[in-house]
Amino acid sequence: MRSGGIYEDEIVGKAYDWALMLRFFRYLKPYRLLVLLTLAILPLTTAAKLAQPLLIKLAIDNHIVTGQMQGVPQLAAGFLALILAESIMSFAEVWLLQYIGQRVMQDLRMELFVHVQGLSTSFYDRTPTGSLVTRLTNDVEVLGEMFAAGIITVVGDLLLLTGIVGVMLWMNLRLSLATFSVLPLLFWVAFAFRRRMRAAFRKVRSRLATLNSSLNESIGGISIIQLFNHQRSEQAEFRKLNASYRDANMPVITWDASLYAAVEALSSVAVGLMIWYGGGEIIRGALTFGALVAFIQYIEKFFSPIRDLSAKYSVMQGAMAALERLFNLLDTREQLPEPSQSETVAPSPAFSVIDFKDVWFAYKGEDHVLKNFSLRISRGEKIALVGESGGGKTTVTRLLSRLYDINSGSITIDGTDLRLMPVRELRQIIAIVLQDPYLFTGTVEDNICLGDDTIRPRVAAAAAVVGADRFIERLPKGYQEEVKERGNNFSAGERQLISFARAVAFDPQILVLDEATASVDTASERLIQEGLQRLMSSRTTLVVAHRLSTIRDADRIAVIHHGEKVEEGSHADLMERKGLYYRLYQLQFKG
Ligand SMILES: Nc1ncnc2c1ncn2[C@@H]1O[C@H](COP(=O)(O)OP(=O)(O)OP(=O)(O)O)[C@@H](O)[C@H]1O
Repeated sequence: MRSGGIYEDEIVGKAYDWALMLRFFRYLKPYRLLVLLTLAILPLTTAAKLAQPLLIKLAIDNHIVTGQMQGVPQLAAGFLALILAESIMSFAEVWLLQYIGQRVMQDLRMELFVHVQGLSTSFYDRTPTGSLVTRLTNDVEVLGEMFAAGIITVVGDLLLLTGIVGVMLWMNLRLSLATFSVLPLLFWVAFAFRRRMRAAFRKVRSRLATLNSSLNESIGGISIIQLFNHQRSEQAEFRKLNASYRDANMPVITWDASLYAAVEALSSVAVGLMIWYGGGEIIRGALTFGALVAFIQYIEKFFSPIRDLSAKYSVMQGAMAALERLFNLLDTREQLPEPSQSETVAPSPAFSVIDFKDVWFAYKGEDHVLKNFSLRISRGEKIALVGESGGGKTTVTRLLSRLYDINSGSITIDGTDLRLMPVRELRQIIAIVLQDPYLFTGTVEDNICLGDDTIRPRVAAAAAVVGADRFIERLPKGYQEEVKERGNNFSAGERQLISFARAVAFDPQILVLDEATASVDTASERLIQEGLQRLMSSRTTLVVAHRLSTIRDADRIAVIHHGEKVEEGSHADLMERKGLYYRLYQLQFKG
């Protein structure tokens, strides 16, 4: 989809949003000991960093300036020990953070996966698959970056900055104040930058989202694009979006470079001020040479996290946007309502009648696709739905398996409303064979039993019932033959037969068939017809028929026109009536 919608990658501008962060912290709860450990290491690392210039000061003031070399090796050893301690602690910090990050990401992905699996079909009608995939992969990954470069490092940076200010003030109040005279300017630069960066990043992310969704569509529809020689216009569109994404990045680069240059210049000014003022202090005997060197080192350490600010800002802003989208998805409550415990009625496999009564249904708003639709199906009957394309036949089958809930009227099994039956149990007694059967990657066997080991032993028998065994056994690896993505390495007819076998293996009481409209060759067609007949025998069947030849022996045929049932009866009755069915039949057979 190239248009908007709540699941489009909309953008939040903030780099820090407390509500989102507080909610996110809940995911850290299972790892709180590790988080505490990481937080405990932070002051130690900071202390190791802060102590190093002090040792240098001691080495210069007490030894180098005085020529007193005794004790220098001890200082050098101490210095080395500090460096070693700093690197070990930094390693532990980074490792722990990333470890926690990976665990949190894993938990979040699982929660999202379970959540989206429970969402209703109408949610999927509105939501582009690509955007859901992005949620579960990229967005979660962005949170990982936040662990690597964001939250806790910022805490560490703040600790270090405060520590440096503290130590400098303690060492020499006046020199510190002179040096810090550049700070207001630095804060002003950082603030001005933050405001402009926010707007620039927002643009980058929204353009990237557009680029992604366009890419998603182009790749998803690649065969159509190639078949209709539409590559050029797709390329033109992509060129436009690609360029606009690049353009959006340019201000970010400019701001980033400016910030870097400004911070660099201010840090040089600070060092200059320090040498100028500090030099005077040394001459007046108010400052030692070692202290000045230590000051210079502190200033370098002070400015370096500020220089990385833009990178961190970008990561944090990305993470906030990702969190907002992830929580939005998790807050989507679009599951089909399940009955409360007290009113639940399990559907009986030994039911005797399914009743659609005055059913009205619209996918959207008041745009009714079924109007006042009624149909009674007795156990063991074979009912066919026929009619022009778009009339609402498939919709009837979707309502029976409760992919959607009706607007008014009722659908009952032995008098019990479908809405009072747990969806899971209802779907256990119904199997649907879709027009365009979906095959998953895996083996043919996996596709028939859908990975259910209790059904696996019945796979070959089920394939034999519908006559799929003949072609499967001819495959080099038989039932273990690999199915490529979406079953592209099988013909349309073979895919149909596999999906029939799937339906038989699950042995449903009610079978819903959406007959394939895709034409297959005559041999496959015959195979499919035979398969179908065997699949339907001794089951209650609702079949959406496109080829009227296949349903001549149906117990009853319901003709649907613009969402209304206009005729109902056996083939012979309807032919005699010379109504819509008769005309459709004439059209198909007399050309
Ligand atoms: N998921 C959906 N969201 C919105 N409208 C839909 C959806 N599915 C179908 N429709 C609309 O509902 C109407 C009936 O569609 P349905 O698929 O039930 O027709 P059909 O009789 O089975 O058609 P066909 O013979 O072409 O399969 C159509 O106008 C269609 O555009």
